Amino acid sequence: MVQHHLTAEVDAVVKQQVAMARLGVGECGTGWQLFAEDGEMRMYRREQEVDGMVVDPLKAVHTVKGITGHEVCHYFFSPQYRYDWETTLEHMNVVETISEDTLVFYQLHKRIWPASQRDVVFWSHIRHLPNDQDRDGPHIWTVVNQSTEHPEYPGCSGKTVRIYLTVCLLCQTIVNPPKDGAPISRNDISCKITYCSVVNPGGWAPASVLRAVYKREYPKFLKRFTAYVINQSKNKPIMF
Ligand SMILES: CCCCCc1ccc(-c2ccc(S(=O)(=O)CCO)cc2)cc1/C=C\c1ccccn1
Repeated sequence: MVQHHLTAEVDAVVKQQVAMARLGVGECGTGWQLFAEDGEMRMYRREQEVDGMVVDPLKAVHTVKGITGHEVCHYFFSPQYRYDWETTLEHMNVVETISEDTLVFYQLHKRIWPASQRDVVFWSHIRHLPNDQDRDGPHIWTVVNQSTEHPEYPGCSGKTVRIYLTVCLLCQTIVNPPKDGAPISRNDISCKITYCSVVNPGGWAPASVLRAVYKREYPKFLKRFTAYVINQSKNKPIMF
């Protein structure tokens, strides 16, 4: 069977993004500044501009009790849940199904005054990796979203501004088996989440507006999304 033209790119970008996500905020050299904290959630950004546009890389780390990395990635990747947790979404559709673990999405985000409305086309890939620290521990799960071109969605509709992004959600399940050998319950598991994103907002938007949007929206997004996964998973069997 002939490989899809994106398969090689998906493999390369996933490997590169997982390696970056695994670097702690200390190891990535200086420059990461903590800008939001809420319980276990820590959000860092680096102030970076490309051609005068703010493209601040963002790295968030969070530990959530009672869910697994597979569950977090499942609800992040699967299109049928997206309107439930992505509040800034005005429209979303699956443009192409490359395989069961690789989809191409079009998303139109709500306009955020005073900037013009943004849209994005990206491939999204879900994958699990052996846990190299603990061979027989639960696998690491990841979803990588990477902007891509698609003939049906040329980036020059005029009305909206096309943005470019690379996002990596990396999840590690932690199991603390009960002492008495009882079956593992949701009280015995937690998930260490790393969320990395670099968004190029496309057309010009005031740096102050972009930084304010990110400062407000990202903490809200991660809190809302993780709460959604907890709520969806709590009465269902654990997905390891
Ligand atoms: C002036 C406003 C410019 C920014 C607009 C914008 C750009 C990108 C994105 C965005 C953020 C996360 C993803 S994802 O992680 O792949 C999940 C799938 O949706 C994809 C897109 C959103 C938003 C608009 C608001 C905003 C900004 C952060 C966080 C949340 N919302």
